[in-house]
Amino acid sequence: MKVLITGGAGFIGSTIASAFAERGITPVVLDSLITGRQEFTDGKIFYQGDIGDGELVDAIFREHPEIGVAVHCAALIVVPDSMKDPLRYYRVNLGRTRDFAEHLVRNGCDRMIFASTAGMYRPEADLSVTETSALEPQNPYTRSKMMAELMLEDVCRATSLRVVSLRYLNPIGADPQLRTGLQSSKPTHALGKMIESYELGVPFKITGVDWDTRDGTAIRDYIHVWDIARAFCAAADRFDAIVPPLRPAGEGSGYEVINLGTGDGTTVRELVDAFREVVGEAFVAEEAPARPGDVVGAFVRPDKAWELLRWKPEYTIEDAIRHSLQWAERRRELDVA
Ligand SMILES: O=c1ccn([C@@H]2O[C@H](COP(=O)(O)OP(=O)(O)O[C@H]3O[C@H](CO)[C@H](O)[C@H](O)[C@H]3O)[C@@H](O)[C@H]2O)c(=O)[nH]1
Repeated sequence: MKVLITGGAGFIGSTIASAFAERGITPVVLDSLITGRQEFTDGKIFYQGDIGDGELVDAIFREHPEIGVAVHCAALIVVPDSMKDPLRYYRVNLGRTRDFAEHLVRNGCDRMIFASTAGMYRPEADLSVTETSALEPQNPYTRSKMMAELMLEDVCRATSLRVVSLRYLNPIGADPQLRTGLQSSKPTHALGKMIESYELGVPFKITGVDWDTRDGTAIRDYIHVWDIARAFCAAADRFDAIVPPLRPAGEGSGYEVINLGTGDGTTVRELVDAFREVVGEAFVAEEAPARPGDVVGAFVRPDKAWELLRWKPEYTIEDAIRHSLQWAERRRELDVA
């Protein structure tokens, strides 16, 4: 079997591609390279182009009729950018997903695994989210993902397409074999800023220390990107059991949501402690005001992922930090080469 991976030259898509390849399932990568990196496709079957390009998608299915499942990662993902340019986010994340779904249906591909976000939930009082938590997306990025999911659910009800949507929060780490990782050399997320501070020998700023959490700092569900990739592979393995192809009339929509997470999350101070554990005591952090628009955050209860995918995270936060540090080094070598 082959798997078509949109956004397969990006951080998460490229890791998923490697994980499938290791299981003997050949990835076919479709990526525009607007944010993806060409090197991440080295040695893989690769098509450069847009997921909305029907002729290209038809050609891919003609040339690779063994494709049994499409993993749809291609998307714009930066929350502040989505607030500045919502039209672009809806065009790409919603409009192109509509087009891509149509191309899948036309080509008889009836399985899609959709890379989605647990950022669309309203957290419960204890800051946990489950698949039954209310949906309350707070910005155009998470709203575009939610709308794409609602649309896909409608398409599943009316066509042969079936979708498993995997929702997760903050991916960190890198491919443990360092084939791929985060593209950006200047990441603005917490771990990226920690690595930057560590390399420059300046204190890391903990932005926000007055949140209602166990230590006053914001909570996130950081999850190792290889664990995410393993979940996509598990979803492909078990796809037909999760959403059966032949459903009795009126039973099920052919659409299933599964959250991926650690079950307790990590606060910024805990992330700092883990970072120190990896690099040594000399790493210094200082308190600073919260960033504009920051939120207290949430963590994901992964019970359904265990039940349906037999999946739970295997890497620790320290592993993810170690891999991110190694990747930062490797990325510099790639840039120089
Ligand atoms: O230098 C920093 C950077 C971040 N933080 C804090 O760390 C927490 C997590 O921040 P991140 O930026 O790592 O994660 P967010 O969930 O806030 O948002 C990020 O991750 C999202 C993906 O889940 C989107 O990609 C989004 O655009 C991106 O900003 C926040 O409380 C933030 O204030 C610091 O203390 N110091």
